Amino acid sequence: MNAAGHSLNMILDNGHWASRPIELAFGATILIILYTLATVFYNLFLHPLCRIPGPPLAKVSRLWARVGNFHGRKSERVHAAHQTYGPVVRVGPNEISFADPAAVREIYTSDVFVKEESFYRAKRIFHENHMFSFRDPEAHKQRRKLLSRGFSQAAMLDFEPNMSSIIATMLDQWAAKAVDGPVNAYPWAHWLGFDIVYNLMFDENPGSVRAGEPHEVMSYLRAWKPTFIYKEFMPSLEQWGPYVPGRVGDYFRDVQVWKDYAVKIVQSCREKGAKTPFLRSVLNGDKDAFLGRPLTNSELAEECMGGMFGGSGTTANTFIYILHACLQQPDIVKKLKMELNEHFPSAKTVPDYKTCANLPYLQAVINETLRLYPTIIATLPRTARETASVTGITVPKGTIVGTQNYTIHRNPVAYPDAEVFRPERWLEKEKEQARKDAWTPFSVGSRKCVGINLAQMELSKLVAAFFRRFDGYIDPSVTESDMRMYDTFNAGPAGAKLLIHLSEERY
Ligand code: HEM
Repeated sequence: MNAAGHSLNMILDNGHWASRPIELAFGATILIILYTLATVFYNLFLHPLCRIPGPPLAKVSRLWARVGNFHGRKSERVHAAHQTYGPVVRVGPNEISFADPAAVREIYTSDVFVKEESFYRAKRIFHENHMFSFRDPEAHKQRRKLLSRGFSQAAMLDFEPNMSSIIATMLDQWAAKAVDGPVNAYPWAHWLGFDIVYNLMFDENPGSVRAGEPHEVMSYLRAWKPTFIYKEFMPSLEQWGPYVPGRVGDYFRDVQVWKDYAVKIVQSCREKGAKTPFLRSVLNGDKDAFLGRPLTNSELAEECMGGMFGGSGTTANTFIYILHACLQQPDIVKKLKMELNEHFPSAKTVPDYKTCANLPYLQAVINETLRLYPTIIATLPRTARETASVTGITVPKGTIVGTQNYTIHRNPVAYPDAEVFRPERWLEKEKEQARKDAWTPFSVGSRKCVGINLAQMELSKLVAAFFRRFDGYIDPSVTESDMRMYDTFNAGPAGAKLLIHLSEERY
């Protein structure tokens, strides 16, 4: 008998194994090796996706994508794989990425595909689902129905004066600080995004921009990102995370503090009768039709936390990329300023949204930034509930599928010279439909961004207010690697800084 057979015999033998730890370890190792080899063989040659091209490591292990995640480069990896292997690529043993814009609608507007479990379960914040993390379509539909009026266009127009006031405060601060040297726009943009979404939810300005420093909740909010990356690897950390010693546990403990804070503030809004549409209806007893009852403070707190995260970093990072892209191209700034000067006589008044929404060049700049620097950059994974077809490719039941904005937004048919930041392309008639199909920064279908009205209003007013008031240039110390989109689902500049020198317009 060979060594492996001997060891296996030992394992199955009648109890002698307990006194033979070396043989036991050897036998277990052999079993693991055999299992791994069998899995690799199956994934490469027998799996239903075995004919779909892709990097060999991706075909046999999810590690290929997850290592990319750890380095903030998953979307770059997937994009490179598309360039090598074509429009349909196997990016995990059971996962396909599509590069064709037609796949976006086929996947994200179909009832056949639901949010993928391990990815979205990890996005629960603290022990509850929220609008973003729900997988059950009916539970999600009813939650979204309950909350979406808080993000409607009418609600946003009601909220606009508060938004203008926060924007004006930030730009006043920048004007004052600019005399001492460059302003680091990055943290300010994040404070502003946070203050706006917090104000919208809780009817109270948390004052980060006024104080020129982050509100305490922002540090808890930052802690959530590492927790969801860890939870994707090890889902049980959702329960055990807060008890883990050291830095990893600190992240989970911070999220717990954040949840306690959010529950308290929801309770206090309930007591004082918050006026904003986001909380008013839910606190007045409107029911979640799926649950058949109003939301508890804990459920509502989780929704607010999801909104704080989804609504602050996204707009902030987009604004940073707008500044970075435009301030390097004086021609773009010149055209933008011409349009703004024509419509807004005062340099210091924050422009109104209705006018901004109809300014073609301003909107072209924003669209082009969301295209080339999509803050939700990576695959939004979905699982097929039954066997289906995407762009003519058969997708067996249980397969994970997705598209990523990084690739869709670089589609060579819709966007010739896709790597070039060129707002003018949005003003051209040629390829209009192709551009429309290949521009999905907010996703599409029933799970598309619920905060789109807020995001568009915030970006329009902020960009208009900034360029109407300031001239500027980027400090030479800011490098391309500082600005690399570091992709951990919500992508932002790797260097977390953007130093700009500012001078004010007189009128
Ligand atoms: C530039 C800004 C923004 C971009 C590019 C963006 C993008 C997206 C995308 C692509 C999704 C779909 C994610 C998925 O399917 O996994 C999404 C969902 C969502 N976004 Fe945004 N977002 C932005 C701003 C906001 C704002 C301001 C809020 C407001 C609080 C917000 C709240 C949400 C929520 C709650 C969802 C989940 C919707 C659902 O599943 O029904 N987002 N967003």
